[in-house]
Amino acid sequence: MRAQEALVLGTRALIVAGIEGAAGDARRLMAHALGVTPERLTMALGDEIGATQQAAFDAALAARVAHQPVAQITGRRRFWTHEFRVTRDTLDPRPETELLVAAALEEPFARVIDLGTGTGCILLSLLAGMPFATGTGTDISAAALAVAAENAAALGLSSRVRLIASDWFAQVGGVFDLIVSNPPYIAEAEMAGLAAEVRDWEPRAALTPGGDGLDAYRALARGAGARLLPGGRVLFEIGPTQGAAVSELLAAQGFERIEICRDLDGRDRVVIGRKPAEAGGCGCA
Ligand SMILES: C[S@@+](CC[C@H](N)C(=O)[O-])C[C@H]1O[C@@H](n2cnc3c(N)ncnc32)[C@H](O)[C@@H]1O
Repeated sequence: MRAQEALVLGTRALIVAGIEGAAGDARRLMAHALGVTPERLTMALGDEIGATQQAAFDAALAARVAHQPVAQITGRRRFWTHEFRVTRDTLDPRPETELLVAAALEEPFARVIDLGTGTGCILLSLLAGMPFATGTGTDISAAALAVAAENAAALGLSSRVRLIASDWFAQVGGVFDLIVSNPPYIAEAEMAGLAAEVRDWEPRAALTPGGDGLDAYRALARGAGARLLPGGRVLFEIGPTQGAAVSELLAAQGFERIEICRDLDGRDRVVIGRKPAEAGGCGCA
């Protein structure tokens, strides 16, 4: 059978299973099974599909029918300017998180910390864009940190990266001029309503801190001032309804010039705050 025919059958199987975006997913899974990039797939579709490739495609389809996210099946996700390894131990990097990267790169920085780094997609994208900066990534998940280390090595960034297992700032030393985080922010009550791809396959610790969804911001806002140089910035990704609450948490800790950036859908997505440049002006330091 030609790969093209196998792709048609695979697409149909995903449609029947009710998978949204079946055609695009089937193409990505076929490219993965054939060992080609999605960009080169069209050229490969005219060839006969080998038994091993068909078995790989069938296994990938079965995983997708069970609602496993494509990035977990292929183990790869493109984010900002690079490809990142993704596993069941990491959040699949989301396109909206690129807004945080873009906003952070608007000003130079020398030392950045990314709390809850997961795959390292934010931290490594920032370091790739700021050649003389160094960075620290923390996570409570040792398995996620191992993936971040792999990604750092693959991007040739290991010498500029330090990875630490830590509950937010607990094990963190030193000071930074940029603090970033995309923490878990889904309220406990909203978990049941999530898509199966997220709820059943992504790490719970990456999705929710429990309760009202704001506990991670509370810990981060409390700890950020002491680890930030005067004039330094903090950027947090937020859920679309959390802008006011997270802004208040930062204001209560003495941060100033607080602003909220919207994503391409017009939804609040990133909160930015600054530690006052004058020593003693920030209640948190
Ligand atoms: C929403 S994911 C973000 C991952 C990655 N930064 C991204 O944007 O794709 C949140 C991350 O925070 C980590 N995390 C959860 N609780 C934590 C804690 N108490 N201390 C440090 N990291 C934590 C999770 O393991 C997960 O990797």
